[in-house]
Amino acid sequence: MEKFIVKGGAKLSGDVRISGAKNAALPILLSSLLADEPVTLHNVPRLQDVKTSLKLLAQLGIPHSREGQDSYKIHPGVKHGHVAEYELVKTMRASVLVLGPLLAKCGEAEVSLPGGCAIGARPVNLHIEGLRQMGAEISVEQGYIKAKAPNGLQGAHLILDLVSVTGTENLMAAATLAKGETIIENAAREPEVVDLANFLNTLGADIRGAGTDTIRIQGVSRLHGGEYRVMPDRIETGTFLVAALATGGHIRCTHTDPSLLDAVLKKLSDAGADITRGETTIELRSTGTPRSVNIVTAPHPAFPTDMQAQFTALNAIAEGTGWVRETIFENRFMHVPELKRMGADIDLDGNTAICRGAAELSGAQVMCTDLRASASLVIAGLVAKGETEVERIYHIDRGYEKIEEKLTALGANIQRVSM
Ligand SMILES: CC(=O)N[C@H]1[C@@H](OP(=O)(O)OP(=O)(O)OC[C@H]2O[C@@H](n3ccc(=O)[nH]c3=O)[C@H](O)[C@@H]2O)O[C@H](CO)[C@@H](O)[C@@H]1O
Ligand SMILES: C=C(OP(=O)(O)O)C(=O)O
Repeated sequence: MEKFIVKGGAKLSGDVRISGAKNAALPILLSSLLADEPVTLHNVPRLQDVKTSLKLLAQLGIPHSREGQDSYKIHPGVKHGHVAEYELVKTMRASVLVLGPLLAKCGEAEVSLPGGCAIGARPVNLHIEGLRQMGAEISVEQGYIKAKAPNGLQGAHLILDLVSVTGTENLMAAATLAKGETIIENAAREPEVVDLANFLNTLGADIRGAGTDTIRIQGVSRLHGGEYRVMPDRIETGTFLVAALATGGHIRCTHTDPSLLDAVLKKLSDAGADITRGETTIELRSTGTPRSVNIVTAPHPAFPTDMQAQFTALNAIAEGTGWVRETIFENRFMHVPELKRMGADIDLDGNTAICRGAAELSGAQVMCTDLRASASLVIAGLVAKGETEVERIYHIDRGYEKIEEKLTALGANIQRVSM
């Protein structure tokens, strides 16, 4: 087990290179099994979840080779296995994204139900219902989704009850090899959905409308190989920007895309940051003590749930009272009791955290409960007086590439130590 020791007080300053997006890389890696020929992916972040995805592909009989620092070649071939086992799936919810591709390509799939996690129940009923409408026979037995479509999937008109990012991705990927046209209405508009669509189109898929709430997919008979560069991580970008503002710093995120972060940049400006957008850079300069902001999480293009915890930490030290309302997940406030241990003044009222700011945080032993909660504790540690020990950092390693090295290069005092 490892932990971070963070000594607060340093103002972040300098350039930080943003990695490829976890939430785009995982669906892209898992959908690459749809191709009959090798697929080369660039800008793949070096994360625990990427390792898990590669392991899952290997279990299906799909090997990969490393092609340099952040590139991988996946070799799916025409035939491979169709079972995704619990032991891997339980460690990464995104594993369920093999369901649609496997069913479309192999005519059958057995994928362990991912189950809930610290932030909520995270059901997959919309994925299952959509695939049924496309002609699949699906049952849930002994914790596995067992799906069959011996004669292939059929195009269908799908209207999703809720905006679901992984649901849209699973169904869109499955539809690439279905017979005829599939229309997905009330589709998620997240940039990662667009990245997956662009990737699949590179392999010969025919997907239009990704990024809007109606996606049309004309099925094709096969997908060929290809090469693709994963989009930058908008949540990693936002996390570094919040850390910079919280510490009163001045940083520039490079290799990113400001157009992916409109809602987040707006809130950072409201909080008092001076933001300069370049083509692939975002510069943030603090202009004094940050001001509290009110936030409601909602599907893209509204404020992302994956940035909620980081802004809760920012509100804890900002001037004034701000509230944070979480509308996507039923239990995404596990960071609040930990922040309170550091002196934050936050009350929870249902799905809303009311943060009375200007807290003088002090270092404490705190525990990560999920990925973005972990990021909020690191941010709090960077600001707190004294030393913060952040435990269970395997959560943070799922989704942030070398976060302590990137923070250290910006002047932070953070160390990874074995317990
Ligand atoms: C809309 C949204 O912001 N989705 C976030 C969600 O994606 P993720 O794909 O994990 O979650 P979904 O978008 O599928 O879920 C959105 C909502 O729909 C519900 N639901 C989903 C699928 C289903 O079959 N049945 C069902 O009821 C969920 O419980 C949730 O309340 O978590 C990711 C990781 O934190 C974020 O990057 C995504 O931005
Ligand atoms: C919760 C997250 O990811 P996952 O859906 O993989 O758990 C996240 O990216 O914030």
